[in-house]
Amino acid sequence: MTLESLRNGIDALDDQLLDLLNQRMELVRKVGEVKRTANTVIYRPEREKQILDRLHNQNSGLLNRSAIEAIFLEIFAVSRNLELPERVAYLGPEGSFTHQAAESRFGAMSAYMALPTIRSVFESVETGRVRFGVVPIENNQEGVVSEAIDLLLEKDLRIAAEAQIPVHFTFATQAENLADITHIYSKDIAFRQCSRFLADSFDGLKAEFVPVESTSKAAKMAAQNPKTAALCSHIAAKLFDVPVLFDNIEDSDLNRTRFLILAKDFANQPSGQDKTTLIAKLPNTESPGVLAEFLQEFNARRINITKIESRPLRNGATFQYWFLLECEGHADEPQLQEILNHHTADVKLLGSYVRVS
Ligand SMILES: C=C(O[C@@H]1C=C(C(=O)O)C=C[C@H]1O)C(=O)O
Repeated sequence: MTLESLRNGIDALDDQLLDLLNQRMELVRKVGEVKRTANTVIYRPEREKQILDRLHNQNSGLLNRSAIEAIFLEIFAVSRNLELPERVAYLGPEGSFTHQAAESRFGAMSAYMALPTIRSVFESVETGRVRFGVVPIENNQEGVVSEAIDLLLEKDLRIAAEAQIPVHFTFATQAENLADITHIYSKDIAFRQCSRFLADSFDGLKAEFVPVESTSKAAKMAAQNPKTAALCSHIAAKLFDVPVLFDNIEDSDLNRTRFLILAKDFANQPSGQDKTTLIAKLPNTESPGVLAEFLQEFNARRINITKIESRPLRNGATFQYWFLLECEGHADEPQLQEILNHHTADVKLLGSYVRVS
């Protein structure tokens, strides 16, 4: 087959895809009307998961699971915007990994707002300026983001979903030759995490490594001078129009960051693969066995606890703690309901949402 006939085949399929997508959007618009009449929420992560699982199970073509996910998450995001335009705040700057996490959930069509601090993201959701807020909560190499954890106690928000993204770095530059590069910009931690690539690629070359506040700033600087480069996120390179020379240049591909999608009022239906986040302010934590007995309630029901973090209560000059606890399962399931019913005074439910594996 000639290139031309192959491309004609692609054009014909694209026409069909466009037609099918528009037909899908007609149905989505009707779903939006039903939801408005019933006054229910637009974003239904458990329904999206059901669709992805079904498509994955019946798929026998060239697309793998993550390709199917990437395409359909974008379709879902466009659909939700058709039902009701979504405003999403995230911890900036533009091009940050949190921006990337937000886009992975809400797609390219949502209205995004980059905010300077984690607190300002919480506050913009709290005051209704945006419907959703995206903040980092932990990194699997560096540990928790304690500011975000403490704000979960301070503010009255709910967790609508989680996202996990691998922290991949991109080498972006306008230079055609590595030997022409005089400066490489990035955050100091990124230089450490890409040390092998830098040693292999720049051994004997003159490039100077310059730490800056954020990887987005690095991309912005590399956009201004063709003799410089940035180690940044892929989204930052795209945003500032700096050509990507190499992707995934980090030493280890195990580095992942987890993000929470926050909303003011939100409750997901059970999806069969959920996680629940709770705040426990147990009384008398100074007495022996208080935490152990609480945890035993989970163990007795064979509920898997996936995370427990103790944080200071900041109650005068004492050393007292509250706990952020995460477990598998949905709060509507009878076993977890029993625990919540025992603890109406000291445990607060932040949300049950689809568990990212
Ligand atoms: C269309 C719906 O609304 C949203 C969009 C979805 C979709 O595009 O399939 C699925 C779930 C919701 O997040 C729905 O709830 O079915």
